[in-house]
Amino acid sequence: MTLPAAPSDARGAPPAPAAGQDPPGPPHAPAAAGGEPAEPGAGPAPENRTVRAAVRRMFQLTAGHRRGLALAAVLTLAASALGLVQPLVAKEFVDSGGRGEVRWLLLPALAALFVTEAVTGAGGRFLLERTGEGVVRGLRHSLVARLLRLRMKTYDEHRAGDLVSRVTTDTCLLREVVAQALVDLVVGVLAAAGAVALMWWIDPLLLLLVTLTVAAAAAVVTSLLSGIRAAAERTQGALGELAADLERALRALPMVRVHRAEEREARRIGERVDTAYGAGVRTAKLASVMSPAVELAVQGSFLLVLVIGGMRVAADADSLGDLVAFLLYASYLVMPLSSVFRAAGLLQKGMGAFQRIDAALALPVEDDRPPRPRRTGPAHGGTGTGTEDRAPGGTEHRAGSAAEGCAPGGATPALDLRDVHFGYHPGRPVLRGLSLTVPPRGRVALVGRSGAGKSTVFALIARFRDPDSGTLLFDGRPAGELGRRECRKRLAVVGQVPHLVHGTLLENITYAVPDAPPEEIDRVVGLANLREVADRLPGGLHSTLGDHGGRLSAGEQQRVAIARALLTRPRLLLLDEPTAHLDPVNEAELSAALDGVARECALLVIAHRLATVRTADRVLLLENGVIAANGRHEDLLTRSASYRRLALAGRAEPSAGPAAP
Ligand SMILES: Nc1ncnc2c1ncn2[C@@H]1O[C@H](COP(=O)(O)OP(=O)(O)OP(=O)(O)O)[C@@H](O)[C@H]1O
Repeated sequence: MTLPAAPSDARGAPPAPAAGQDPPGPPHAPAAAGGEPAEPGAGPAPENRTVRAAVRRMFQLTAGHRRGLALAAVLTLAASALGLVQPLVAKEFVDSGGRGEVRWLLLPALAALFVTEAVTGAGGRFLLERTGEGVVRGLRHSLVARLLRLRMKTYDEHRAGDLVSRVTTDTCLLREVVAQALVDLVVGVLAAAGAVALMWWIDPLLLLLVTLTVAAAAAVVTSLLSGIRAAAERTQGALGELAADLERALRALPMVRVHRAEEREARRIGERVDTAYGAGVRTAKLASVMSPAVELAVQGSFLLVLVIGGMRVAADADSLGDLVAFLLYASYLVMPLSSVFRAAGLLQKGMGAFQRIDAALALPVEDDRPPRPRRTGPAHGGTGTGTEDRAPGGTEHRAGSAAEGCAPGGATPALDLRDVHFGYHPGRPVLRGLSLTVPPRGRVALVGRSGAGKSTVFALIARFRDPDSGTLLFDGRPAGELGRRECRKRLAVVGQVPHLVHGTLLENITYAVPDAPPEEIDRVVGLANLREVADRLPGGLHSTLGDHGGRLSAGEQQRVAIARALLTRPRLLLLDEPTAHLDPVNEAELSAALDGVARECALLVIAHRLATVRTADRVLLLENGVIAANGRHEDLLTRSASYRRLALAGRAEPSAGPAAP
């Protein structure tokens, strides 16, 4: 197993909101907004899939932008009103001509109305579009903040590429929807309502005819909406899988190449492309049925108005001006109505994307709330000095005071694990009552067979995972009392994977302490033997390393990770076989440097190599989920049959063969 990102990596990140609280941004999924995260894998509650529900959801998203939205609505309303007055002016102009007294002044008035309508409409549209951008910006902030703070086990359950696509692809679609659909809906509904009112005023009979044809189109559109939404959900899902599969292949590219699996990977990714294509085509099919339905309704209503209206003008029931005005209103109805129908389709598409965003926002984050002060009294022993660490499994353990946590030498141990039980899956324990102590100075080596649970112990110490029961004490203080960030502040981890990030060598070294003084940087560069590496690179410390530090050798990457960890001057340094990728010269030099470090802080080292266990002050043998033996290397060789077997199997004895990977 490899450890996830070292906690020292996380320290350079911008301050995250307190656990259990939502990051800044608009309100979103109820599960997220409620503060208490939903259970892993939980998505949003099943919801109403109607257009009304979609509009309500989109409207909830606009919280914080409502003032701009109101102003936009006023401007849009004004623009619609100005548009609706124009046919009345045109009618008056035509009727005045019919009466033989042409009112020419109405023409410049008409032009002025048109220009004002255009300017007001543009202002309203801009404000609405800005609201769309603002909503999506808030969602992206929320998503990024949440995705960086999920519980570690949640990352095991989701694919990184898919999560990334929710921040990129899904929000892109949502931006289009919020900006476009919201604009179209507001403008369309207001303009259509105004046109309908005036058409009612001019001729209710003609309006009834128009309403019947539009209603027929609306029925067709409504029947297509759920299909559009389902297809859009499939498209977004396939795009997420596509991103995840591509990431999988690119990350393991040397392995893919060497196994000549490019075609197989391309086929696999191609299947996602095809699924997205199929779903996209289905959406297009449904949308293409929608457009003619709307056009037919519009053209049909025009024809009906022309025929019936013409007959009514001939019968003197309406004036020619009435018919012109009605036809203009009918044409004004066309655009807003098709906008409304298009917006309804877009909204359904957007809801597909929003479902995925919503589900990501509901993923559970790491809980780092400081524990509520507990009343202590006779029922709790009556001393009032103890603190309790409630394990997630629900078992309470009395955590010792600093005095109770004393190392044999009398000093408070840097780390104390007591009766820790843990399993990744229920009923499959990895640790079964493990207890160990790491004194504040010196080296402790943790050894055990592959799969014994050494990295799991590190994951618990780094607070990536919570024990099912048992207690962790840092400097004598229970982990539950300190909170995750406080625990992590005390330690640094160098895992099997060095976790270099895209950026310069200097940025990687100073990741945890970006404002480290030059002499401190110089100290760790020297300790980790990186001077020669920096001198060789064209830009020295300012040279850019590729993704995952790809421009450095594995040993160099490991030394960068060690320098980064040392820069934090941790109280507890966790190292997973720090010399695994080093040549003998570098190994000896680093080992000497670590001797110096061990005089200042506690070192807990997962050891596979003889050199590492030999230099340890104490070796702990992890077996069957507990520390089965504990002592110096030489003692254990004579005292513990299991340790001897392990050493002879080549994991800790030079004569037994090559070092373990
Ligand atoms: N994320 C995980 N989900 C489920 N099981 C896991 C996970 N990580 C590790 N395990 C299991 O937990 C057990 C202990 O794994 P761990 O990586 O801690 O062993 P290890 O002693 O560090 O092994 P190695 O020396 O090979 O690195 C193994 O059986 C492993 O399969």
